[in-house]
Amino acid sequence: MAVLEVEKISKRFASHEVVKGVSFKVEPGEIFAFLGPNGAGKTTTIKMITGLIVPDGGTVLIDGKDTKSDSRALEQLGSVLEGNRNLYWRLTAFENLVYFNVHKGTSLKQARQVADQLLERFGLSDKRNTLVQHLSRGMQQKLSIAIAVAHNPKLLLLDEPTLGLDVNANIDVIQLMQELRDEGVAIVLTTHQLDVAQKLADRVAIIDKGNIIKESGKDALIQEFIQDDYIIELTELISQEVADSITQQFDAVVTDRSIRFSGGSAVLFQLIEHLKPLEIKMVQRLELDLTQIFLQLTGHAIDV
Ligand SMILES: Nc1ncnc2c1ncn2[C@@H]1O[C@H](COP(=O)(O)OP(=O)(O)OP(=O)(O)O)[C@@H](O)[C@H]1O
Repeated sequence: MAVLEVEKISKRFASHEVVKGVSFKVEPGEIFAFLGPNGAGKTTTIKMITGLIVPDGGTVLIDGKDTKSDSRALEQLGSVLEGNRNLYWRLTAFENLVYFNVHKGTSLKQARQVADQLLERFGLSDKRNTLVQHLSRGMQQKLSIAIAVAHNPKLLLLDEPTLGLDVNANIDVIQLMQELRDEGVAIVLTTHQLDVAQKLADRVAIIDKGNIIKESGKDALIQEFIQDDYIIELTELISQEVADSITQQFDAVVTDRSIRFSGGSAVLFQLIEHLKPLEIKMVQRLELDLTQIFLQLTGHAIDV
């Protein structure tokens, strides 16, 4: 059964309908990347899942329970929505973990045990008694995720989890997300960093102007956008004479040792024949990455 089922949710602010009947499902052990340009409706959708914004229409089921009518639905939810801003800056890392977990209904004794286990797991044991205001941004982000998973939720919502992190913290957070996914947690991730989505996501939804314009498995999406462009690389420099003969006969660009062309495998075999007896080092079919696919689907880059 899906951990999260969002069915036709919508939201209007004054006369502006910012989410227009959005539906998607997220299964256990799946990272679902929710992508879209600024103002597309991502945060509004995520906040409707958490109950922070009440939808005008539609339903949200978490672990089969309707968030509108069953207060237990939110028990299976952990979320980090405002980056490190949801922490108490004048409490220590340990105190934050204990406070939020007790707030979720865990006994004090158990919350203290879990806090130490999570500090260990998230590489923060040596910061146990440090005030949050003195932690680096990456440590604060890891602590926020630790707090979100302290009560073992089945669903984790992460809004821009790697934004503004340095390289090492970025790697740590990505690894933590992969571990949680492998343990069966369903993760919904919003990010403007499409390389992070490309690395992590199992499924991808692209929202634009309040509508989901594409939803697909990540690998299937990349496969769908596979092109008829190839590169042939030779072991030696291509002479001017050979380059001229290629560009006259084929729709190709020749540079040093490589030839880039479109036209699919029919042209590929003609070109290989044409190149005889030159030695071929490599033939590669070009794939679009998520950034290029996003651009094709929405007509603009993610940050504009
Ligand atoms: N409380 C509000 N009142 C009025 N309009 C709002 C409110 N919250 C969001 N909006 C508008 O709704 C639209 C969608 O905003 P939302 O924050 O959901 O987009 P987003 O996809 O998360 O964008 P970003 O990537 O910039 O965070 C925007 O036009 C925004 O100005």
